[in-house]
Amino acid sequence: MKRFLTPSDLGDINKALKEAAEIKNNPNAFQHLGKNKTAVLIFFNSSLRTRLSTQKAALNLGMNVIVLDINKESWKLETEFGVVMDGDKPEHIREAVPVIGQYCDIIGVRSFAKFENKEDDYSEKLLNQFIEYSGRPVISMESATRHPLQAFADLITIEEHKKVERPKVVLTWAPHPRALPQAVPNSFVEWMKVANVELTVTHPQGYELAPEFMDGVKVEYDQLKAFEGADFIYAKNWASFKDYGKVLTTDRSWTVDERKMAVTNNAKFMHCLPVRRNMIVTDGVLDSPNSIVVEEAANRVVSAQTVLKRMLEAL
Ligand SMILES: CCC[C@H](NC(=O)CCC(=O)O)C(=O)O
Ligand SMILES: NC(=O)OP(=O)(O)O
Repeated sequence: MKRFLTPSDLGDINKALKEAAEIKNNPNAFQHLGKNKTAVLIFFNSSLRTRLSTQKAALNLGMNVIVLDINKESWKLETEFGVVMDGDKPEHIREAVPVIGQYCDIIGVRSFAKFENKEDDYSEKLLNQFIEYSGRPVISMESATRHPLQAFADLITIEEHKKVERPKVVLTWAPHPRALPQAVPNSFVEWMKVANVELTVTHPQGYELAPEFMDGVKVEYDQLKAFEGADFIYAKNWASFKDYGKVLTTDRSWTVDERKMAVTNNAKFMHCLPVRRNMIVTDGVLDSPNSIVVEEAANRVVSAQTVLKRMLEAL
């Protein structure tokens, strides 16, 4: 297992879910796999859950862990090739990445979409530089177009909480003051498509996600209609893909509130966190017994540990 970016990197999804459940039941049963092995976790962007849960997962597996916040604790990296490095970046990624690879057995990388160039973002340029030059297996800890550890944890959570065999799952856009990446919704859709769920995506016109993720997925532009009978409501903001990186609206009529949750089938509320209260979702919904955002965050240790275990077994 050379990389973790998409569900296909894990193979059969039901087998992966079964393995995740076994790991959750006995998290310290595989310490022998990680003994004398090191994970380096590289962050180009902020994090709470990913940083703590991935480190916890590695420690559960007996691994050593080194965490590096590149922008605060290291040299600013040049990622363009063929440039004259006479600016404010002392080091090229072409040297930094193979060197990082010398200090570890597995690498995790977080580097959000930059929204400067759609092609650079959607070709996963930076993540692929780690995959190509590090000589180590690489885990996306949210890259430009995907957040697979989150989506895998989301699916684990839905499997744990579903009341019917094939639940109705709704991904809803919600307003936010900033331009946020499409990585979380992209991966959510990608993982729901391989799961036993009925998926509906609802958002204002102009917020259609990239066609490569949305083929065959139902879009409902009427949010309340989309919520009808839902078993799970997954809220997230994202910037426009079509008008790349733009905030087209901050219309708070899209905020998830108690009135909308009332037309669902007593749905559970999910969000990857961090969440902007009373922008994305009201306090009332987030503080209700139907909110499972903390259980969802707890499963980030499980998703990371399942992936790290697979990579350790393949070393
Ligand atoms: C797991 C989510 C990470 C990130 N979220 C943010 O950047 C939120 C920042 C903010 O609310 O100002 C995102 O939307 O992709
Ligand atoms: N959900 C998630 O990845 O949270 P962080 O950005 O805090 O890691």
